[in-house]
Amino acid sequence: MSETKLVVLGAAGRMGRTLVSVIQETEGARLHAALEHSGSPALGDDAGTLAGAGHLGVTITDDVNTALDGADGIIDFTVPVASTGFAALAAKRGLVHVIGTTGFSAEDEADIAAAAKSARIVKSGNMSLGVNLLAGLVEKAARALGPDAFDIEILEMHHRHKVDAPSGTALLLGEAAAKGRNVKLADNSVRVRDGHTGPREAGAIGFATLRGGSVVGDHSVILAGEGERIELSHLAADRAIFARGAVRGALWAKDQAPGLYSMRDVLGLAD
Ligand SMILES: NC(=O)C1=CN([C@@H]2O[C@H](COP(=O)(O)OP(=O)(O)OC[C@H]3O[C@@H](n4cnc5c(N)ncnc54)[C@H](OP(=O)(O)O)[C@@H]3O)[C@@H](O)[C@H]2O)C=CC1
Ligand SMILES: O=C(O)C1=N[C@H](C(=O)O)C[C@H](O)C1
Repeated sequence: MSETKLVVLGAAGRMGRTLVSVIQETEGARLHAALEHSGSPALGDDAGTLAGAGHLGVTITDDVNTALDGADGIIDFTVPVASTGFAALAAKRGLVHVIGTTGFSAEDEADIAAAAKSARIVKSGNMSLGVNLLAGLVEKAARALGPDAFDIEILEMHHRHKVDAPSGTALLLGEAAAKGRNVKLADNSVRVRDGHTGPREAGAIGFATLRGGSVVGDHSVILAGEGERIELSHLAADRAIFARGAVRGALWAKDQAPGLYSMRDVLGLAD
């Protein structure tokens, strides 16, 4: 079987460097190219050396066309403006595009859905097996408990460098809770509380965000009733869990028809 040739976008970032290492360790996958934006101080560096994976002979470049020539897929943990642009490029070239980036606007989401008519896109706010399993448990719990007796609050903590809030994972878990309750998250979420807020709105799905230190990613879904509370949590200790999921997604998507897929599709956890 031929190897799947993958391009890492944002190769000098926290996730980009982890991906370079994980691709190196994954049978059936090969690092084809490593991209960064023009002006990145990492241009010209060896992607493997930067990642601590040893010299790989793959130089970090901003030459997009050369990088994508001959590639099977792009793995992208960057920023929304880069991911929407690369989704359009993946569509043009019929490539797999794995999107781990978070913090998209509704317009960005629409652009990605449009690109998925021609590209095979796997997109998830969290690529780990644990969080995707947790989402199924949250959906079940929300369905079983209903909106009246139990309130749902989602608490997340990440490292001090994270730029978007709530996290993509918190929103993914909120969507799962809303699905369990058969409501739309957008109509029921409370993303910020400050000052004299009044009592909690019935049926709300609340979000709380903590930032600090080097925390990789902690999430808890709290179902709070009268006199009892259930907490469903996931704690990420190593970014490799996200990178392994993303590479698995890329290998899986290679054999799929164009479309927009989630990690729950990749892992066979979708209903
Ligand atoms: N879905 C999931 O499982 C996970 C998602 N994430 C998400 O992934 C994203 C990246 O996270 P993280 O690695 O921590 O962030 P980093 O800031 O460490 O990495 C992002 C990298 O992308 C680079 N970049 C910025 N713009 C472009 C561009 N136009 N083209 C190519 N590269 C570009 C940045 O360069 P520079 O620094 O020079 O600007 C940086 O090297 C975030 O949205 C985060 O929430 C993170 C972990 C797991
Ligand atoms: O920025 C991060 O680091 C992470 N981002 C993702 C998110 O927004 O949920 C996934 C993970 O929690 C780490």
